Amino acid sequence: MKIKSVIWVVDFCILLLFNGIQFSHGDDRKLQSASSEQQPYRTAYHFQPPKNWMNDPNGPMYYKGIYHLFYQYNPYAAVWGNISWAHSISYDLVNWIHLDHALNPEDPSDINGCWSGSTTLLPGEKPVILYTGSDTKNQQVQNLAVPKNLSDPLLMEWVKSSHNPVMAPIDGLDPDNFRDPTTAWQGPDGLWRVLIGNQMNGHGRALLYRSKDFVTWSRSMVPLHSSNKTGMWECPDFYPVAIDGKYGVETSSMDEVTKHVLKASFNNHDYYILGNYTPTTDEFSVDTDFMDSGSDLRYDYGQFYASKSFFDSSKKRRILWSWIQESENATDDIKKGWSGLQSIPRTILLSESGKQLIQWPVEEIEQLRAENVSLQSKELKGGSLLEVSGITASQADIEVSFDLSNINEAEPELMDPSWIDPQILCSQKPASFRGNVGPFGILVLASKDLTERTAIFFHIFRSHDKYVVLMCSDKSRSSLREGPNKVSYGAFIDIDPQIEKISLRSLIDHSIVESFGGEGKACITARVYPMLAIDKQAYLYAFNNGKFDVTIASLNAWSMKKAHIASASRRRKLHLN
Ligand SMILES: OC[C@H]1O[C@@](CO)(OC[C@@]2(OC[C@@]3(O[C@H]4O[C@H](CO)[C@@H](O)[C@H](O)[C@H]4O)O[C@H](CO)[C@@H](O)[C@@H]3O)O[C@H](CO)[C@@H](O)[C@@H]2O)[C@@H](O)[C@@H]1O
Repeated sequence: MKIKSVIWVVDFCILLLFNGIQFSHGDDRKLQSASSEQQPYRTAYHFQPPKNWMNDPNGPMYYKGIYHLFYQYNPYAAVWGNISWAHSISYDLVNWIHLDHALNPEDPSDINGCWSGSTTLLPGEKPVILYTGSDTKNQQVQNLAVPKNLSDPLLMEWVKSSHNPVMAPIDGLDPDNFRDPTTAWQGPDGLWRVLIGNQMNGHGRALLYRSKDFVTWSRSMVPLHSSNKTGMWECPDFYPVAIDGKYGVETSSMDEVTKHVLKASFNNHDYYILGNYTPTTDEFSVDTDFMDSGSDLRYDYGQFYASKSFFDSSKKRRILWSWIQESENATDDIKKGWSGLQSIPRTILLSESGKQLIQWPVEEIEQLRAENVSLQSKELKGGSLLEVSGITASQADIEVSFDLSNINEAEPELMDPSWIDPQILCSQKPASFRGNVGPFGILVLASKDLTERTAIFFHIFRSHDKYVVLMCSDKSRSSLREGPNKVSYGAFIDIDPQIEKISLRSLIDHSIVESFGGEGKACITARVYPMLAIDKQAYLYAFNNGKFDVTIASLNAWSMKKAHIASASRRRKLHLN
């Protein structure tokens, strides 16, 4: 173990012992001793609980030197149900300790589930949770919980408010579509504001509530925003981003050099829009709206849902977490005993153009990088394949950039890129398609004979005097198994390949491939379930299936070490068992 990891473990042990908590190894040991043949899809450095169902990240925050992540969790099975708020803590967003649940469904206002919500840090560093409860009548209501002991940096115990529910679906609100409170922000009048996801007449809305004390909330007659082009908005998020693009911004910041992001989860994707928010009037004037033609801003064009961001005051950055669902069916989840991952936490900034967000894996993840392979200025002839050996290809971090000297040979395919769905284009022109400039990229989680491979690649098209860069994550050959979903994902990246290199970073972790194209301008996450390309039988290649040569300007690939993820429980509770 390296010195840093030893310090981390010792630090945590002292803190835990001090708080009367001890490690409980049962489920962790069982899963650690399970061979990779028994559990080939469990990850090494993506966050997941030891077993069972996990969905949305909830209330992430940084408190007294510790990162907290809560998440939707079923303690009894690998399918959705009995939803509780599980709770884990970390010093570095990489290594985690699972603690006892923060919230369990045991009160009238949440007896059918403690659903998604957020934390807010009130003045004096006092965290509070607002979450949706499914009550005795299966109605969605909003509840409040506060820490039992504010001097406990682990925030082990939470107390539900005797005033719950603090918001109810009255005055014509649909009780089935009233959920997922955002982190609150404070306006210039001192009142707290929070958004609740809602649907009215089939249209998505972000309801706006205001409160002086977090207990008594009144609904604004006008939602912050709504859309007649979408259904229900799950897990809304609303936060400022700096126009200079260097740092994250605290949720209540009134700084004028910001734009605001409104994110809503619907149609199985996390969509966002940008706009200007006026705190004195609570008006949000949007640059482009959800589902506007020609604009399709998504955090991720693959599997990525119900995300939540928070402001990390220690590094002045905004960090995004997201639920990455399985792409297998529930029977497979039950068989493997778990379902769901969290994405690698990503920093979010506004792009230089101000037209989109840029995401990048938090820098802390780089501490897991081990063996490295590096290539510079390597020509990839049209129709060629290059094995990249020397790292653990099933658990890797890969950065590659391409130079295109034959750009003017790009196919004059697209008349107007905004009319064409990139996902359809990726499935019509998969990695095996013989284009002009592209497809070129990498094959990950590939078997030696290439019968299994997941391709992440680019394909350049010409449209009038412009070039269009298509990024694809092609799962069509990802597994010889019949069951998993093998749909391909795609996105256009706003870069000019005449002057910029085309870059790709992919985080590979057994059954997940998180890819960042154009330095974080387009992200695509895929879940894959290879049968042959597991563990040491997984290989990595660079490829160019286009007719024209491309150059790998640089390639760096690292094996990734396993993150330390363990469980701890209150000694008191263990004695009772
Ligand atoms: O845990 C509740 C919180 O989760 C959210 C957002 O994820 O609501 C999820 C919701 O449904 C969960 C459920 O699946 C259905 O919704 C998924 C995501 O919205 C879809 O991907 C899936 O295809 C849907 O079937 O998950 C189970 C298996 O996938 C299924 O049994 C569930 O229905 O929870 C609500 C109650 O079911 C439902 O209204 C939501 O869509 C967030 O909004 C909640 O706070």
